[in-house]
Amino acid sequence: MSRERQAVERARKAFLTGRSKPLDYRIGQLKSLQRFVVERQKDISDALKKDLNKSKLGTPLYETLGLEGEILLAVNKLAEWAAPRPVEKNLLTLSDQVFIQPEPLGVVLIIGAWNYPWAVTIQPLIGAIAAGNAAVVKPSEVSAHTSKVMEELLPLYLDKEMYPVVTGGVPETQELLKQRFDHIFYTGNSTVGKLVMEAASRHLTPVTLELGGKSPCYIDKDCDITIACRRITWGKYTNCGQTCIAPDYILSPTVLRDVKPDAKVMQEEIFGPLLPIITVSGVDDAIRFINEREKPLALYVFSQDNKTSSGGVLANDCLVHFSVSALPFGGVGNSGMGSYHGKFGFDQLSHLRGCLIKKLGMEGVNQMRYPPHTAKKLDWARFFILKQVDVARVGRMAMLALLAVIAAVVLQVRIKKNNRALHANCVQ
Ligand SMILES: NC(=O)c1ccc[n+]([C@@H]2O[C@H](COP(=O)([O-])OP(=O)(O)OC[C@H]3O[C@@H](n4cnc5c(N)ncnc54)[C@H](O)[C@@H]3O)[C@@H](O)[C@H]2O)c1
Ligand SMILES: CCCCCCCCCCCCC/C=C/C=O
Repeated sequence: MSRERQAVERARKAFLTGRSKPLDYRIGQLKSLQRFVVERQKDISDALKKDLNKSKLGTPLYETLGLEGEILLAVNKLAEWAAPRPVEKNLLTLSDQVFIQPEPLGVVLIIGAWNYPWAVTIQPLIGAIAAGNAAVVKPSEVSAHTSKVMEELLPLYLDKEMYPVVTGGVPETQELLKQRFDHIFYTGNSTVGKLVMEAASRHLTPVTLELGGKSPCYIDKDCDITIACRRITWGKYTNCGQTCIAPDYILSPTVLRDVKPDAKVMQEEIFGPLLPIITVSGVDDAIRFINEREKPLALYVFSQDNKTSSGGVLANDCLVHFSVSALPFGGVGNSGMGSYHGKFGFDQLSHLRGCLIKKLGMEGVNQMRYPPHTAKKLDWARFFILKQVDVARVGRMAMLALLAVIAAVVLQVRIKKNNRALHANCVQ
C-alpha cells in the first residue's frame, strides 16, 4: 500500500474514532498549532529564506501573523460558529425546532502552493481543525525546505494520526488524488485546478479551488496618483510579484505607455515583477476590457465602480483584503470556487446540516397531508405553504398582546382593590 494511501487511511481511522468532534479537542489542537507557529518561528523563517529568499521580518508580516490571527479568532469564536443556528420557520413548522447544525465533513485533503507556503497551506488547516475534520496536508514540493519543516515539526504539535503531512511532487499528489476524501482544498494554478476537480469528481468529492489569474487594477483620473502608485507598487512587487492577488496589469486614462491587449503578457497570469499598463478611454472602456476576460481573483479600483465580477474587490489599495478575516477570500470562474478565512473557512469545511425536530404530538395538524386528498385539504395546504408570515414578528406581536393582557389584568385588580378601600373608607 502506498505511503499516501496509508496516511489517508490512518486519518480516516482517526476521524472515525470521533475524537475530533468535541470542541475541547479542536481548541486544544488550534492552540498547539499556535504554539508551533510561535515556538518554531526560526525554523519557519530559515526554511523560507532557503526556499524563496524571504526576509526574517517579512515572514511574520506576510505569512505567520495572519495565521496567528486566524487561530485566535477560531479559538474565541468556535463555540458560536459550531452552535446550532436557528432559522426562520414557516407556518407548518411553528411548533418545531428548525435549525442548521454545522457538522464535520470527514477527511479533507489540503494541497498547498509554494509562493506563500505557510499562509496558503496552514490557513485551510485552521478551518479544517475548527470544523472538526481530519486533514491530510500536502505542501508544495517547490518550497522544499518549508515542506520538510512541516513534515518533521507539525506532528510534534498536532495529533499526527488526524493531521498527517504528506510531502512530494506530482506523482505523490496524483496518488493522493486517487483516494477518497470528503473535501479537497487546492491552492495553485488553474490548469492543475482542473485536474484536481476531475480527480475529485470520481468520488463526487466537493472542492475548494483557490486559483490565480490576472487581477486588473483600474486607476481613474480623479485619484491621488502618488498614493495610488505607492500602494500599487507595494502590491505588485511584494514577494517579487508572486502573489495570487498581485495587481497583474493597470488600466489608466492618463498613462501613455501602451501594451496591446493581445500581447502575450496580457494572455496569462504574470506572477512576476512585470506590470503592463493599458490605456483606456475611461471607466466604461475599462469595465468592458475586464468583463471580456476571465474572472480575476481580485480587482483593484482607485476610484468608484461596482459593475464588474471578480473574486474580491478592493478600492484604493492592494492585497490587504486578504488580511480581513470577516471577508470571504476566494475566486469566481477561472479564479476558483469556494472561499475561506475566519467563519467562511469553518463553513466551507463543514456540512451545514438542515435539522427539523418535530414532536410526535399535534397529529391533527398533519391531517391535510394524509389521503384521501380533498379540495378542502388542498386549500389548507395552500394556505400553510404559500402564506408568507414573518413568524418572528408574529411572535413579537403575540408577546406584546400577552403583556397587554397581563397589564390590563393587573390594572383591573388594582382598580378593584382601590375601589374596595374607598368603599371601606366611605362606610367608616
Ligand atoms: N487563490 C490563492 O489563494 C492562491 C494562493 C497562492 C497561489 N495561487 C495561485 O497559484 C499559482 C502558483 O502556484 P503553482 O500552481 O505554481 O504552485 P505549485 O507548483 O506549488 O502547485 C500547487 C500544488 O499543486 C500540486 N501539483 C502541481 N502539478 C500537479 C499535477 N499535475 N497534478 C497534481 N498536483 C499537482 C503541487 O504538488 C502543489 O502542491 C498562481 O496561479 C497563483 O495565483 C493562488
Ligand atoms: C500592518 C501591515 C499590514 C499588512 C497586511 C498585508 C496583508 C497582505 C497579505 C499578502 C498575501 C498573503 C497570502 C497570499 C496568497 C496568495 O498568493
